Amino acid sequence: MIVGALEAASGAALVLDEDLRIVLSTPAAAELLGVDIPPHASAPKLLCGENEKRPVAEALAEGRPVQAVLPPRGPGRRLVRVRSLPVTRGRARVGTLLLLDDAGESFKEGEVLFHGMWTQDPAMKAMFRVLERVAGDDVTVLVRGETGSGKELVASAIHELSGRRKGPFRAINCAALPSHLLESELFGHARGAFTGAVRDTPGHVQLAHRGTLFLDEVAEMPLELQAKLLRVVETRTVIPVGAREPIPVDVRFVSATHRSLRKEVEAGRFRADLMYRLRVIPVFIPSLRERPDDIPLLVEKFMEQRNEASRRRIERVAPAAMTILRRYAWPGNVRELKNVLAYAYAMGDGSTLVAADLPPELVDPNLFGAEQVVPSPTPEVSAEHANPEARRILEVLDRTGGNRQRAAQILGMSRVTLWRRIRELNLVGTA
Ligand SMILES: Nc1ncnc2c1ncn2[C@@H]1O[C@H](COP(=O)(O)OP(=O)(O)OP(=O)(O)O)[C@@H](O)[C@H]1O
Repeated sequence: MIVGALEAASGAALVLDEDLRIVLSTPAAAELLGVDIPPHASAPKLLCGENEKRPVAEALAEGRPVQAVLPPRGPGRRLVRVRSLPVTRGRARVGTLLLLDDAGESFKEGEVLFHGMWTQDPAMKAMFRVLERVAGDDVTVLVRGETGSGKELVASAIHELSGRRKGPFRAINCAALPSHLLESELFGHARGAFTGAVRDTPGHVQLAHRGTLFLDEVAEMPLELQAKLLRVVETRTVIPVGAREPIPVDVRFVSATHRSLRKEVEAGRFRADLMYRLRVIPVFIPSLRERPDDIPLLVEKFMEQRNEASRRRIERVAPAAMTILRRYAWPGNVRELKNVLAYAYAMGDGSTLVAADLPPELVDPNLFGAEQVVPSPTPEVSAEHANPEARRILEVLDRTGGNRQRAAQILGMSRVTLWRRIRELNLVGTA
């Protein structure tokens, strides 16, 4: 009777005891999970298998919502959303009610969704395992990856998997601001520290107290600020600009860079002592061109998302268009792929994505980035710039009539990154 009532009220549901063992299950739950539910089975194990047991078990125990990938059912796998509610008697918690529903995502063999990151690439999956291992300890992690490859997603996954998940997650791009602004953004400032400093203002370090601070593009931080950051990491205190008293902070640092920090140290642009503090655990995200099998997977997933919200519905990708997508070099990585699809949705019609729907720089064999193409001897740029990225930036800027906002979009970079690359590649004045 209770099961019938539960099913009528909530559909697919499981009731767990204090040890997260299943004491009641509705037929709809067995149907959704596609498995028999043995009495007293461990819920985390049934839902997620051995590998993902730890984070899911923790989430269930704390009554947080979780998403779990379920064991195979038929040819594919489904993502089931699991919502957990505590069952209490008086003040004591005596169990957990799990409400299950179909999240509408389907998995093929080998595909994984990890904190917003889809992949079927073995190196990416190995990286996820590293994140699971290190997230719980407070060690500093340095993420290395090209622009748009998912560095911020990795940092936020570390935060979510850690004991700090209830605290703040803050991100700051160290390349985005001039030195004095970055200093005050990071460390805060006291009233009267400079003109316009009308009140004490905490910086990101303080605002991330009991949480995680993500320092994106950390290699771009000026040397004098590196010294100050080192002090914060070593002493766990921060002194805002213009202040005297150190303020204790409890922050976990996750940093990211697209460069080799070691090389930056060798070149004298980065402090060795800070590098050793920040890269206790180095994590590498492979670029999209190093994992070409992720291209069709991501195209499919982004199409599923866009189909929900767009005027156009794309059901399939024409083989010629997929060949172009697979061969392209993706300097802006996953972000660029997302932008290319946004372009295709906006510019084309019909249920098949065809080559003509793709931005010209992907399709035109004279443009850069497409791997199959030996850069053509067109403009002077090719002679002048041996670097393919430089040529590509110039070409895209040329096409956008010098509009850096639009060029950055096409390249899948933020405007700040584009600025920085223009500077680094000595294109100032040319671009
Ligand atoms: N594996 C993935 N699956 C789905 N979406 C992804 C994946 N990797 C990245 N993305 C998406 O791509 C975009 C760029 O990701 P993110 O901002 O994490 O990259 P980044 O490396 O931090 O970029 P930047 O170098 O500009 O700081 C985001 O919209 C993110 O959601």
